[in-house]
Order: sequence, then C-alpha cells, then structure tokens
Amino acid sequence: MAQLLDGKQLSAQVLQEVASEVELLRAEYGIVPTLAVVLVGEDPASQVYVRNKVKRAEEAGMGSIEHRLDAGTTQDTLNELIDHLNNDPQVHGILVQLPLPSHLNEDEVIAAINPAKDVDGFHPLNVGALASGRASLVPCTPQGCMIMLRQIHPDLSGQNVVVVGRSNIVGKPMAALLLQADCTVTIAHSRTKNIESLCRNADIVVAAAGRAELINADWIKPGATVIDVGINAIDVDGKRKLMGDVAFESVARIAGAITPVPGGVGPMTIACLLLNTIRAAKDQLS
Ligand SMILES: NC(=O)C1=CN([C@@H]2O[C@H](COP(=O)(O)OP(=O)(O)OC[C@H]3O[C@@H](n4cnc5c(N)ncnc54)[C@H](OP(=O)(O)O)[C@@H]3O)[C@@H](O)[C@H]2O)C=CC1
Ligand SMILES: Nc1nc(=O)c2c([nH]1)NC[C@@H]1CN(c3ccc(C(=O)N[C@@H](CCC(=O)O)C(=O)O)cc3)C=[N+]21
Repeated sequence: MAQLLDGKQLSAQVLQEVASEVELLRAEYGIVPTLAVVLVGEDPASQVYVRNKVKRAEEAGMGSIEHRLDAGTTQDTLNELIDHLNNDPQVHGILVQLPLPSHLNEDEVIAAINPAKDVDGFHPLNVGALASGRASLVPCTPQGCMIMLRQIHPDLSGQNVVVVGRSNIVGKPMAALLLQADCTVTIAHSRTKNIESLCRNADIVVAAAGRAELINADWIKPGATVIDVGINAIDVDGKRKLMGDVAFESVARIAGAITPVPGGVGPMTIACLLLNTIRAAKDQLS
C-alpha cells in the first residue's frame, strides 16, 4: 500500500508556522497581516472555499475581509473595489475567487491587482517572475504540491514528472516549479497522445485535469508518487461527494505515495495562501 500524504496534518504544521509569524509581525511591527477575499456571485463550491480561507486566516490570528458582490456586478464596480483594496494599507493580500461570472473579464481583473498584494500569484508580473525563477508570490496550489512532494523526495533533481493539465492556475505554474527543482517535466492535456503510457513512465504524476477518476492503476508505475489536485463534486443519492482525478482505491495499491481527496492538496492550498499573505505583509514593511 502506498504511503498516504496527509494534507490535513501537513497543513496544520504549516498553519502553526503561519501563526507564529503572525505573532512576530504583531509584536515587532504592530501589524496584523490581512487577507481580502472577493467573491462575485453565489456559486456554492466557491462559497465553501472562501469560508474555509477566512476561517483558517482567523485561526492563525490574521485579519480577513470578505467582499461578497452579487452576480450582476459590473467590471467598473469590481475594478473600483480592487483599486480601493490596492490602496488600503491595512490590506496585505487580495484574492479574487475564480471563475468570475462570464460577463466579467478575468484577465483585466487580475492585472488590476497590485502585484505586491497578489497572493494568488496570478498577476502577469508574478507569472513572469516564476517563469524566470525569481518569484516571491508563487501560486498556492502548486506551492502546496511542492511541499507534499518534498516529504517523499527531499531532492527532486532528475525525477521524471508528468503534469496532467495546463491551466494558468495549476498546470503551468506546477510545471515551472518542478523545472526549477531540476525535474524533467512533461505537460499533458486534452490533446496529448498516449497519455497513459507517458504517465506510466513517470516517477511522479500530478493530476490536475478536473475529470473524476481519469487516472487509474494502469497509468501508474509501481512505486510512483501521485499528487491528486482534482476536486470533482459528484452527486451521490442527493449528497455532495468529492472525488479526485485519481481512482484512489486502485492507484493506492500500486503507487509509492498518494494524496487523498478530500484532505490532500486542498488544505495545503489554503495554508500556502496564508503563507503568501505573510510574505506579502513582510515585503510591504519596507
Ligand atoms: N485542490 C486545490 O486546491 C485545487 C483544485 N483544483 C481542481 O483541480 C482541477 C483542475 O483545475 P484547473 O486547472 O483550474 O482546471 P481547468 O479546467 O482550467 O484545466 C484543466 C486542464 O486539464 C486538461 N484536461 C481536461 N481533460 C483532460 C483529459 N481527459 N486528459 C488530459 N487532460 C485533460 C485540460 O486540457 P486543455 O487545456 O487541452 O483543455 C486543461 O489543461 C479541478 O478539478 C479543480 O477543481 C483547482 C485549483 C485548486
Ligand atoms: N483566485 C482563486 N484562487 C484559488 O486558489 C482558487 C480559486 N480562485 N478558485 C477555485 C480553486 C479551487 N481551490 C480550492 C481550495 C481549497 C480547497 C479545499 O480546501 N478542499 C477541501 C474540501 C473542501 C470541500 O468540502 O469542498 C479538501 O480537499 O479537503 C479546494 C479547492 C482554490 N481555488
């Protein structure tokens, strides 16, 4: 059986570090690192994530501000709110929950955020910094995956990794971090040929396709490390059940290490968001 990479437990450790950093910043500089979360519309899954983020921030002694805007909010109103948060010295991090309703332009919203407060690491300046290995605010989900991978592979150098998915928020920044760590990286996506055999050759597979149980045991080399980013909400007898992109039961029998869903990458993402908020607050001191 594979070793279970417990994201709940590992994130609790990271959150403890966050809490002591918060205390230090309060004692030394009299500041309370504060995260502002903006949610447009009523998507139930987004509401769950936003609630979790705010809860964890408060548990760590951080400040949190939640802005809920209705689904019909205009681009101008959203831009004005971001402008206000950019200029508020009490706010150190800004996160606009994605996806936005389709009438809003996500690229424009992301570009409007002050890059120093961009705790998602999605602003073009931060994307460029990551691509050239100079990043300070690294996207939270890939950052969390790296912390989990380091548990198994303290030295990632030379590992063959397949990242399934090429989105701006997960796949691409994940590949950039792995390359930075001297891995040999293949990025697979919906047009990739022979994806199954590519994965079967990999020492590490990072699944971020958003397809429930896409990856089964036939795709995995015995002993490989499997990181499951996917969060797929499935309705089972009227109840909401979460499933990853990996068929956990069968893959756990062959993999060397595996992350569960829930309780894997998700909690690490939130912990890294708070780490980024601390980092941003420190950078804003000078
Ligand atoms: N745990 C966490 O903290 C987080 C979890 N997530 C979850 O991770 C998953 C991915 O999120 P995100 O990157 O935003 O999703 P996107 O839908 O933006 O991207 C999905 C990617 O997967 C590729 N893909 C889709 N189907 C297949 C397939 N059958 N075979 C190979 N590749 C495929 C797509 O290819 P193409 O580009 O060709 O369309 C695309 O590149 C989702 O389940 C999401 O909910 C997301 C963020 C954080
Ligand atoms: N600007 C922006 N930044 C994001 O980082 C961002 C986003 N938009 N939009 C949506 C995705 C998704 N995402 C998750 C975060 C935590 C969990 C999480 O904590 N999951 C729990 C379960 C929570 C539940 O019950 O649904 C777990 O996996 O154990 C899941 C998903 C961040 N995202």
